[in-house]
Amino acid sequence: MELLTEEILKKVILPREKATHKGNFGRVLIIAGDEQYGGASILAAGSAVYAGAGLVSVATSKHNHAPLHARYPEAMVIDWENHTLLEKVTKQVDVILIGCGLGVETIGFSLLKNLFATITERQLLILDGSAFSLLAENTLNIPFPKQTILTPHQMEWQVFSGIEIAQQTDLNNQTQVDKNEFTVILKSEETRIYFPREESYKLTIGTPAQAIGGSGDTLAGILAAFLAQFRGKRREVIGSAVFLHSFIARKIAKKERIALPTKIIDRLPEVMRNFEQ
Ligand SMILES: NC(=O)C1=CN([C@@H]2O[C@H](COP(=O)(O)OP(=O)(O)OC[C@H]3O[C@@H](n4cnc5c(N)ncnc54)[C@H](OP(=O)(O)O)[C@@H]3O)[C@@H](O)[C@H]2O)[C@@H](O)CC1
Ligand SMILES: Nc1ncnc2c1ncn2[C@@H]1O[C@H](COP(=O)(O)OP(=O)(O)O)[C@@H](O)[C@H]1O
Ligand SMILES: [Mg+2]
Repeated sequence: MELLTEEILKKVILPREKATHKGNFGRVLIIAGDEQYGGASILAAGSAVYAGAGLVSVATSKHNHAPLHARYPEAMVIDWENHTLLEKVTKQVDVILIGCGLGVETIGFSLLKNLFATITERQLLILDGSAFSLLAENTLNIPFPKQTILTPHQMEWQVFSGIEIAQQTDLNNQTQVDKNEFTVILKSEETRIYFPREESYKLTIGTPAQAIGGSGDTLAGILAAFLAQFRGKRREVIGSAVFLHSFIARKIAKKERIALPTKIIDRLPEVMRNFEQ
């Protein structure tokens, strides 16, 4: 198991080249946020925008459109009941994140199911939050898209994989990952990242200042933006997104008791600029 350090940020975060436009930094679609958990979609969207994705679209409940636009006007918004528009945008994007505050109602499962049925091999899928309960409680009958990345906390991983928290050893987790060919970012006070048949990562710089609702939604948005824009090795791009999230939280925690997700988002552009080599 490899320890994540600052070196990973220097490796992955490259300066932006001059002859570029927004299309060169990737298109992200976030399917998230029901009426109760709109904040999760707003945090994921803000993180993806501030972590540098070229274009970010959010398919969410109508309740969240105005607040999302008011907070992050850089993000585009789609009514998640508008199937025609959602299908059109889904086809255009590079990375799709689904699940942050998606909820466990019928609409969440139908969005997940439609996505599994339409996603293509050139696109990357990230599953978070409610996606795990939805997949545990319903039968999908569609195989997981290749190279899917899962970002569960320990309870979500238990519900989804059947491995009880006390049994979530490196061996058990790695076995599950190798069998299913997905990557798992298993979030906890010491997050671990398991890749199919590749060395795992361990993150030890996290702080209890991150123990607040919305921390994981923020990580998911950063991850989506990193996968959309950075062309380095996939394993390192994933590791760097996870490291950056806690690196900024740690900086904030030096002076403040809580590393507010919205503050982590605000710091992203400056901290990323400092690591460009
Ligand atoms: N502002 C918003 O809109 C927000 C929206 N959100 C969205 O809400 C949805 C529900 O997500 P959720 O994670 O908040 O709740 P849930 O599924 O009930 O899981 C908690 C259970 O797991 C247990 N647990 C064990 N180990 C754990 C660990 N390491 N880390 C965390 N929990 C751990 C824990 O144990 P206990 O507290 O009892 O000790 C409890 O039993 C999801 O879609 C999410 O995106 C949130 O992001 C918040 C902000
Ligand atoms: N005590 C802690 N020490 C270090 N990191 C923590 C701690 N508590 C939470 N975190 C981090 O905060 C994030 C919480 O994610 P998650 O539970 O999905 O939050 P939410 O769904 O509310 O956005 C994860 O990245 C986790 O590793
Ligand atoms: Mg979460």
